[in-house]
Amino acid sequence: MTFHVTEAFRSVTLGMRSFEAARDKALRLVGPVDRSETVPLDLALGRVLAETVVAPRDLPAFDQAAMDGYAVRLADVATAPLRIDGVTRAGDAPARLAPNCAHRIMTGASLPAGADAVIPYEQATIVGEGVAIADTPRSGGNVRRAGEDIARGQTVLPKGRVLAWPDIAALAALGIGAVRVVAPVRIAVLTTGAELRDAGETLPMAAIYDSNGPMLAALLTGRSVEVTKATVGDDYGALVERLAAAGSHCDLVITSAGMSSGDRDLVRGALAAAGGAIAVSAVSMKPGKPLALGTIGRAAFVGLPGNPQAAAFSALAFIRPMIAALSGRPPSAPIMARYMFADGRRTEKTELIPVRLEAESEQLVARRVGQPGSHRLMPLLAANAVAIVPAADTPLEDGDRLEVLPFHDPEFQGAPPCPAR
Ligand SMILES: Nc1nc2c(c(=O)[nH]1)N[C@H]1C(S)=C(S)[C@@H](COP(=O)(O)OP(=O)(O)OC[C@H]3O[C@@H](n4cnc5c(N)ncnc54)[C@H](O)[C@@H]3O)O[C@H]1N2
Ligand code: MOO
Repeated sequence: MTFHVTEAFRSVTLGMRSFEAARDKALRLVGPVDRSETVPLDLALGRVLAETVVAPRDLPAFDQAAMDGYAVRLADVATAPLRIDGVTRAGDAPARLAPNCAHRIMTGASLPAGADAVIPYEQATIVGEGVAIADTPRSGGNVRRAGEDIARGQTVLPKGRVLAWPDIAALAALGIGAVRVVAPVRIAVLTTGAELRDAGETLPMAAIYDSNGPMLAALLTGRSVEVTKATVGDDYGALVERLAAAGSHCDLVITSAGMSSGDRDLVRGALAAAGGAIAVSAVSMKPGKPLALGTIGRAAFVGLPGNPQAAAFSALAFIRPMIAALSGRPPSAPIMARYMFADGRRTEKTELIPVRLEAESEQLVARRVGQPGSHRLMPLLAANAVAIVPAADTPLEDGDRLEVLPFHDPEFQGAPPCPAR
């Protein structure tokens, strides 16, 4: 029996793009999803705002005391001691300050009408039924004015903001109990390969446990992302069906393996049969050369090579930025680090290298970790980032700066908490 390098694979490598051109193209395949939903504040953390939030009221909502003490009228202070005409605690209805009086007041309580400063207890002395004040206060002293923090009508949070804990605090303070956020980006991960078994299944000789499926689901999931995953084996018909179905209801369809020139590398053909199209058929990078980008139905398509490092690094470099764009987030600025593993080699392709990123002398330093080989998982356990070493005619030197992609990204960590019961 004779085997041939197929014409199909020749065309794959002919359509190869540079790493940079492929990254640009990946972002041009996606746009913000046009679905949104309203969620209660306790489920809003990490979600992306679908509309700008404008303050519906002033914060503080009313003039109030900033200290426990006495509310006074400045003009009256010289006539001290002042009679105490009452008390207002936080939550009490606003009072009115009687002439030549002081009014006991607690922090956060409404300032009585007519008062223009608050004297802390420490600066006042009780004299009989009244209170004497040592120094003349300044107008507005120890008073929080209505709207001084946030004014009604002011833009508080812009559309596209990823809601963090301070945002939740501001929304809650403004009495906003629910927000409109971008609906989760829907992602399908289809792992292909006859050799794959799930953990818990018995493993026949030459079979392997699927690690790319669980890895990609963990690497790509986030509060604004819904990942569904399925293993398709090497059944061409099933793959065509799954691709078409995922393309009709997802925003992004990702396959793992089956991208190269092996006898059972079915993904490219199945994508075409399902009505999809390839826009980038290979990328000049290592690992991950057989990566493909395209479209299927209404979704963008990414075909990841099967080797675990090729799949992981391509997901970090291409898919996470695509998800950010799909969820309406502005692109994040590149993170640069000092390269500390120069080996004098010229890099013909962009190389993606597992590194340990550490802050040293106020700068980030990246050091290579682990043995070479894109099938290995141990280097990923030791690393916390991947370094992008660009193709270059002259080798990089230790201390040169290059882009790194940290593994940990707060936008990609787990599902939202369960709502309170
Ligand atoms: N003649 C050539 N052979 C290969 C080339 C090439 O250019 N010419 N490229 C190599 C590169 S680079 C890579 S990467 C792989 C990519 O191949 P595929 O995308 O077709 O993936 P497979 O061959 O199906 O699998 C590769 C490797 O990964 C393992 N794998 C697959 N799925 C999973 C999974 N879900 N979990 C864990 N491991 C998985 C699979 O068993 C293989 O060991 O091709 C090279 N060959
Ligand atoms: O992408 Mo492959 O992992 O270079 O072997």
